[in-house]
Amino acid sequence: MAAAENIIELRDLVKNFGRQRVLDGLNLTIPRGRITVIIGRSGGGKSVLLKHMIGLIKPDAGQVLVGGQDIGHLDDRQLNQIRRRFGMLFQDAALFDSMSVFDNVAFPLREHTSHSAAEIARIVADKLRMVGLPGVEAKMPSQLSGGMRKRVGLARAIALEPEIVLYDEPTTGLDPLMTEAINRLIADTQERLGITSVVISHDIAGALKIAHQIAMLYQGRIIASGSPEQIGDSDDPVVRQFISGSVEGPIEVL
Ligand SMILES: Nc1ncnc2c1ncn2[C@@H]1O[C@H](COP(=O)(O)OP(=O)(O)OP(=O)(O)O)[C@@H](O)[C@H]1O
Repeated sequence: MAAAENIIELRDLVKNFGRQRVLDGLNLTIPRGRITVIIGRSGGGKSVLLKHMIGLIKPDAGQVLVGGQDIGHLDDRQLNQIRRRFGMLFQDAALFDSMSVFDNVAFPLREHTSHSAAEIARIVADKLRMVGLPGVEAKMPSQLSGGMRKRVGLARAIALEPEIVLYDEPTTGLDPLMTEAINRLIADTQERLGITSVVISHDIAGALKIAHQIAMLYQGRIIASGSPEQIGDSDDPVVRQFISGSVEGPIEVL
């Protein structure tokens, strides 16, 4: 892989909630136009890490650089400008249940652009086609399966054609076929739109398939990052135990 510019840099991040230290001097760089998958234990701070990238959570110490700009000191208006560069697929897809699929996907377009109604309808149809759900505009979220909801969430996340999409556990709770379909969709989206993708995942096999970079979060730090081959061949006992799913090793399971 040719060296890519880093679009996001996390430097020495520290985050505490009360007396609990969740991030403990974490460093990570996200290369532009690539897929980075972050793995790590449940409750280990992966979502907290992702939320720092768009300024939803502010660090107690350290810096978050997006395109070289430290977002820690921005006011709300400036943060909104930065957030426009991002799409986010939250853990539970976070659709607005009272709105149709059309209105859900149209939401960011209405909020952030002055496109005409016809143009919005065209973009919504296009994005739903991209995620393999053409023609579902009129349905309500409650009428959709979990996998379909995730795909609608993805259509909404890419509606503004953002530079960066953050995916918080896009495949958790899905069957193996839907998991494969979503993984392929993430890879296709990255290839077709040249999007930088950051994915939190518990699906190690999928991560090894789609990632350009895998980073492992453990005890508040990134303890290993590299290509899937490098992570697969790692001789770090913590990484080995985690990717092999073994209860024996340095990570205390219960
Ligand atoms: N806003 C908050 N206030 C207090 N504690 C929080 C807050 N957000 C997260 N935490 C705590 O930080 C820790 C890390 O949570 P986080 O959701 O980032 O874990 P995760 O690695 O994404 O887990 P999972 O894989 O289970 O989704 C947890 O102990 C959680 O309770």
